[in-house]
Amino acid sequence: MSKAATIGTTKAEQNNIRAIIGSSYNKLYSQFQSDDLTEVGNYKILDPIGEGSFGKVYLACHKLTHRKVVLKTSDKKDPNIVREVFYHRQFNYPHITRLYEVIVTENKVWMALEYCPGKELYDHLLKMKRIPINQCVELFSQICGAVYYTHSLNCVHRDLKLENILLDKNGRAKLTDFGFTRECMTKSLLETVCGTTVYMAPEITERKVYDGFKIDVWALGVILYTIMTGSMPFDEDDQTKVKWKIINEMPDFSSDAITEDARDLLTRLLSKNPAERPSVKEILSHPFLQPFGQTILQETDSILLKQRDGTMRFHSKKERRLLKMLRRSGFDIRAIKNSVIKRKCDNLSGLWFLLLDQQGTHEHMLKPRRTRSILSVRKVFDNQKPNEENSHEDGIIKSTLELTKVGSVGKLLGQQENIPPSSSEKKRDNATFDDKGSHADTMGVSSVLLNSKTHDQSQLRMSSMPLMRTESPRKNNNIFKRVSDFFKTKKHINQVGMTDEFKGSDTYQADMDASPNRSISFATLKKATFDETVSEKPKKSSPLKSNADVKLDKKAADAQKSTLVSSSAKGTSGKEDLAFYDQPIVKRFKSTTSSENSRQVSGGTYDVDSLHIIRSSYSDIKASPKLSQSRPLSNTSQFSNDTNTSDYSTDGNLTFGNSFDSSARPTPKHNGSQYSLNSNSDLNIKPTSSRRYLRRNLSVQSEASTTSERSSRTDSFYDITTTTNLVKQPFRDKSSTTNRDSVLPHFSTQKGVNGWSTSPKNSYMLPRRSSLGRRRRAKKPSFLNNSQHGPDDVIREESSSVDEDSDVPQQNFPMNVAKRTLSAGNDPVQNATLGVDNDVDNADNQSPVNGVLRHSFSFHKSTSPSPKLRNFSEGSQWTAFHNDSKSFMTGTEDDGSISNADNGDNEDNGDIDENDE
Ligand SMILES: Nc1ncnc2c1ncn2[C@@H]1O[C@H](COP(=O)(O)OP(=O)(O)OP(=O)(O)O)[C@@H](O)[C@H]1O
Repeated sequence: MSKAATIGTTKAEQNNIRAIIGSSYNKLYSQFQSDDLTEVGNYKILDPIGEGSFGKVYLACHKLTHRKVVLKTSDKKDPNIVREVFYHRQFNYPHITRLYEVIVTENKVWMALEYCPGKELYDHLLKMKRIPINQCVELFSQICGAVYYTHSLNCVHRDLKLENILLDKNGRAKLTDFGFTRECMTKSLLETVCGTTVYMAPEITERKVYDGFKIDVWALGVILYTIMTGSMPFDEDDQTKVKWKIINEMPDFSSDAITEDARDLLTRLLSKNPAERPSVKEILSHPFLQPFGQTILQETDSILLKQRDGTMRFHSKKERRLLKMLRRSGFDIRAIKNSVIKRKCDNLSGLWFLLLDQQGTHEHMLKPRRTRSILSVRKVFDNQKPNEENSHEDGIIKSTLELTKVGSVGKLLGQQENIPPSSSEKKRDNATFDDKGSHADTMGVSSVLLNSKTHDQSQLRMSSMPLMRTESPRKNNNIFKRVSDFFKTKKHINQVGMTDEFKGSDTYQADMDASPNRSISFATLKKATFDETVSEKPKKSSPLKSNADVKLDKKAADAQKSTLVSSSAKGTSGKEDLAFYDQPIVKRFKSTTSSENSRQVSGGTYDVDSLHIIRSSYSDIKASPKLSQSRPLSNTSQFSNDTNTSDYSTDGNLTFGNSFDSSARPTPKHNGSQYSLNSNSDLNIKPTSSRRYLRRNLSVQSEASTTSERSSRTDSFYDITTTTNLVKQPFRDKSSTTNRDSVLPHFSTQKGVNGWSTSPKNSYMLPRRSSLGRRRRAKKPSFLNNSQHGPDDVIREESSSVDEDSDVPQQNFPMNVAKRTLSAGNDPVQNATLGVDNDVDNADNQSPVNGVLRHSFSFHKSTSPSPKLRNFSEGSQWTAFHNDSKSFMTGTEDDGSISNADNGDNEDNGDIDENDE
């Protein structure tokens, strides 16, 4: 018997099988070869939605929960990614995008972030031209809440701008992009120049040491001004002029949009003297932000309290229920808890938070919604005296209305799934709309909820719209027909007395109750004013619609009114006012970080150029009497005389010792600068331009550049960077470590392997933001591409007890000594005491890195084979202890503390540590 016969196939069948196997094989092979990624970890990549400086941003789906997330990729070589992850994972706040998971692959770091479909506040502003005052107040309070939260944890963001504020599906603000964040506990005055020019405080622009909190407050002022007026407070085409304005000019407060209270707040926020700027707490208490400010403040305080004591973890009903479910399903609860508590951002904590989110959504979906329209209808009926005409319907209507009290509208109308009403549902149906806030997030999270009271109401109302607008979903549904008939007979209600009717209705009252100080809720504004769905939709569907339309038209009118309130006050028509903003010119800049290292070690051209030009411009400004009057030079506007001499030095240190009082108006020494030659002609600073533009601003960490590069760049801070060898960075001069505001947690590269340093201090820093469409993509320096950064480099936390502020320079401190000193990771007893997580990269760790007091991220050449994905080490929970400086300084990993050396902005970062093998 032939072989073919033994397996029962003919030759043709055999060929067929062979072809199938071949094609499957090829398919698998091509999958392996393909550059297109379809999946990363538990996430299925759906669509690219953006692009950052170091990688793309994708919309993705978590395969286990089907939750949409954003996957932000970053090149491992981007030093800011470490900083971003390091800080972002510490934050757990409703107005900060949630970082679910971090996946580290061979060359990339993938961050799974909360998806914010509302895009950036920048885009929102562009679309709207100008944001109505109520919405401004609400959004700004939320932004301030996020900043208040980070400041309370002793962290400063340093790149606050419209582009870094996203809007979630409910239009709530979410702060994101923590690439420039650092803690300010160990160093109150910072030196690193970073941010985005148009958002930069005068003290940074002048390259003075600065209080990180105060520069965030300044940026908040710029944000508030921009969203209120639709233009930026300090904006010019020329970056130098921008800087000049920031230092010398007050913004134009003549816009109609700026109310008295707003002006008062803005004046404080944009005070040239940082000491005069309020704290974020004070901002939230300002009358202009009420009632949102106080609400957010209280909620944030409550969140902070809960997070600090840590006792509330896994205690909420939702969390306990989820734990129970997971336990029943056979999950290792302890591992999940451990992962969440230690903020490991691994797949377990990712799953946990996504499930929590999912639960929230499901709860929301399962709970039947009582639509506002029905309430209004009921009100109409309630007010209706029974009469002959509809008495025959009364029975039905009555029973229907009774049903609404105990059952869901969905059930009543047969619209939704047949969900039996639960007891809680019944309760809820009996409750007023004010009870919506009770579906609190687990973390006590809801400052949102307090605000979202009105959101929910509006959403509920909106959610009812399709129902009301379209033809009866069930055409043969008696209720609709009868209700429709009823309204037909009662046309006068709609035509004549609807306004009064509406005013007397539950809907209106509930709205007013919920937002006593606002004429209109955010969601309504959003829907009615911006989407223009209400007024533009043809009124032709069910007669019931007329009710809703009247209500929404009223809302839309209110919204319109509030948008244009100031213009009418000034006697200009709203149309004109909006037309003024109709053609925003969108430009983007990059934000910058320029390390102090550059100032000390090489160059100094940064300051010199900018300040020199600013000074150069002074003669022009002086020539303009109008300007010289309108530009009071603040006390803080002091420039170094010495900078003149270092202007053209390629290696000259920039000294800030001697500053001159700008009021003395010295004549700058030009010394033949290529910049000074142009500066006079360039700087035709005009008086406050009648029209300013909204610009797209790009974050740049500008560290060093050659003159040629500098001249080729157009962005704000490229003109002010220093000269540094781009190709091979020397080890950092050990003597130059003190008095510097570092940029990263310790970020070292193994000597001799890569031949270049990732140090922001020593290396060429790439722009943080690049273009997509309107953005310019940062060109990658070739040395990065040629880097031999090995596939088996691993990121890990490393022990060190070196205090940044101690006399011993960090990089001189032998790492092996540090490791010996902190060898808790090897000691099981101590590990238990310290709550050390021994899971972290054990396979890769050649040194006892667990139980560390200080987190230092380093690239290490691992001796073990490199896995594709690696565990991501847990986040220190220092946030819980930031108030307790004693425990913070001496605490352990488990008690949430880190050493004061762990500032995430360490000078040493990126340096090649010779002792670090
Ligand atoms: N959580 C998110 N939800 C929705 N869209 C997002 C989210 N995060 C980022 N995006 C989008 O992706 C784009 C790029 O993201 P992002 O600006 O954060 O990248 P980046 O690497 O930080 O850029 P850069 O460093 O240059 O600022 C943005 O335009 C933003 O709209």
